[in-house]
Amino acid sequence: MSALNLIPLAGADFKLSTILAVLPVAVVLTHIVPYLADPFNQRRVPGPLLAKFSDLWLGWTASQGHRSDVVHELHKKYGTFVRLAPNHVSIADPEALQIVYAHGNGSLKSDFYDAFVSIHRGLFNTRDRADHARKRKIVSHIFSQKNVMEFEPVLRLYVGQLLNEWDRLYDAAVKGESGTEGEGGWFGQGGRLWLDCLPWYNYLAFDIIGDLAFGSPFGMIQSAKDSAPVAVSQKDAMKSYGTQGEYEIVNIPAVQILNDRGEFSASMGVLPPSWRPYVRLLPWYRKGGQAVKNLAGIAVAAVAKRLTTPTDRVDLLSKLQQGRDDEGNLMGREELTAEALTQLIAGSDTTSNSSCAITYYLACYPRVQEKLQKELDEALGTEDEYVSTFEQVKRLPYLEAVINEALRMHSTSSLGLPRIAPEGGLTINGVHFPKGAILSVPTYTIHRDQNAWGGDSDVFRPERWFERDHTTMQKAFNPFSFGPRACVGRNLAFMELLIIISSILRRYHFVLAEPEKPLDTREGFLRKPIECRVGIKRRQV
Ligand code: HEM
Repeated sequence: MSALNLIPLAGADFKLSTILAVLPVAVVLTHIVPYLADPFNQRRVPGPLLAKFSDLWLGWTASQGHRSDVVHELHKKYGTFVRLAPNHVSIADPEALQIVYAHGNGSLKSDFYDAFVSIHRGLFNTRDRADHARKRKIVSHIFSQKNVMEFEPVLRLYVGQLLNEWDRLYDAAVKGESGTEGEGGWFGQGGRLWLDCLPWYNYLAFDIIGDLAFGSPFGMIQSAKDSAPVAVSQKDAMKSYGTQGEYEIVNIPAVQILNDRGEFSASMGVLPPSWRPYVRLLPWYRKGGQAVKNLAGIAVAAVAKRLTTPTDRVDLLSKLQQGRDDEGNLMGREELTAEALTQLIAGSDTTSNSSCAITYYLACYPRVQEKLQKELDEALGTEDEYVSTFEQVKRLPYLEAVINEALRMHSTSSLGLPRIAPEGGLTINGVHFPKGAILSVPTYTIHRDQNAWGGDSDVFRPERWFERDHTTMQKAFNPFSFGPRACVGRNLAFMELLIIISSILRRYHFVLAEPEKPLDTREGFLRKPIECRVGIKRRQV
């Protein structure tokens, strides 16, 4: 072998030996020293061994799609406090909700939320207190109960479209026809229409929020297809005030992209910021990164379209366009696009996953379903109009208990939302966590707390909402979170659920295709059902 050949080899040996020598030092400095120094007073908190030294444990767990279930099991094993990462403690105590998320406690969202940013920070991923307060002031006004009432006709329009589609499929199914996967893989048997209701709820939620946030629906219900227009070049679309022809549009599967994005961001966000640029290069994460970009492209295209064709429609986008901060300033183009995107993301599959879970529990518990249908029949009488109005259903106690109970059992926001302890730290259950400690309260586990919900907290039983102490339950009921970062769209979300569930349950009777099967889920940022196959029969009202 020539001397020339030997040089690179020697170089390679040198690099390898240097790496082997440096690696243990790096591991000690980055993992062992912080553990021993224990700046956040977490060393005594029990948890998986790897989680005490490295963020890898939580990164891996989050990427597997069952984080809340895993954390729940850890709380059963270790008790109230569980260490999920070197600086992250999960606290399974309803009282902790009021401390970690409360108004005025000074805690902020952690750098977990940086992994959700695209285009520009939106209300959801803005971490700075002053920036958030400014945005929240503009946006919360839009979601006041009075304003939300203006959106009711839009909700009812698309619920009506969904019922028309299911009626059409039902009539075809009883004649022995069948359909495609996009239509929920439907077929007829035993006088019922059998289908996966999840894609239909997704189409419904996307059409509603597409119409409200962007001024036109995606047309998913009527095409029975997961498809939304996206700007190929966001730069061109952002610049454009002309017609759509000035930038290229393609259609992408928005529901799928939103799932990919949620899983990507939720597992990227638990890794240290310095690792993220490298982890992004791994194939699975690369796909997620593309999903973040594509999703932003939907908002870019939709806002560009709206700005080129001004309208006097009243919708979320027109309200955002008119919203002014304390100095009287309107939002700029990028901020407006980011807020419209935030509403698309926050207001779409949250509602569809919740509607799907409620349907699952009603199909699973025929007694509850029949009791609800009796309440609806009595309240709505023999009205011809088969899409309920908000006025008709806003005070039906059993309907509300059913929705609350299903949101308790299947809170689409299940994982503990991470917050940074403020100046002076926080003390929970006698344990002090100093400034900078990352704390979260796992909604999935809190929603199964036996002190709050009773010994049968694992069972779906709406009657508990009439039997137990309301204050205790409300303190432990966290589907929309608490405090300054609680869901700003809650009024709209609840109105949607009331109208969707009352209209659908009044018109159809549901059974599960596989009665013993639990609702299969996969969790990214949200805990989402994977499918929900039901048999539907039209009721005679
Ligand atoms: C059943 C439906 C819904 C559920 C369960 C839900 C739940 C939540 C939760 C738990 C949060 C807190 C997230 C965090 O702190 O990381 C949140 C925030 C938010 N939600 Fe909802 N949501 C729903 C529907 C909606 C709708 C329909 C909209 C608007 C169209 C919306 C807009 C938002 C926004 C903008 C935030 C961020 C608020 C902030 O940080 O100030 N949500 N939601």
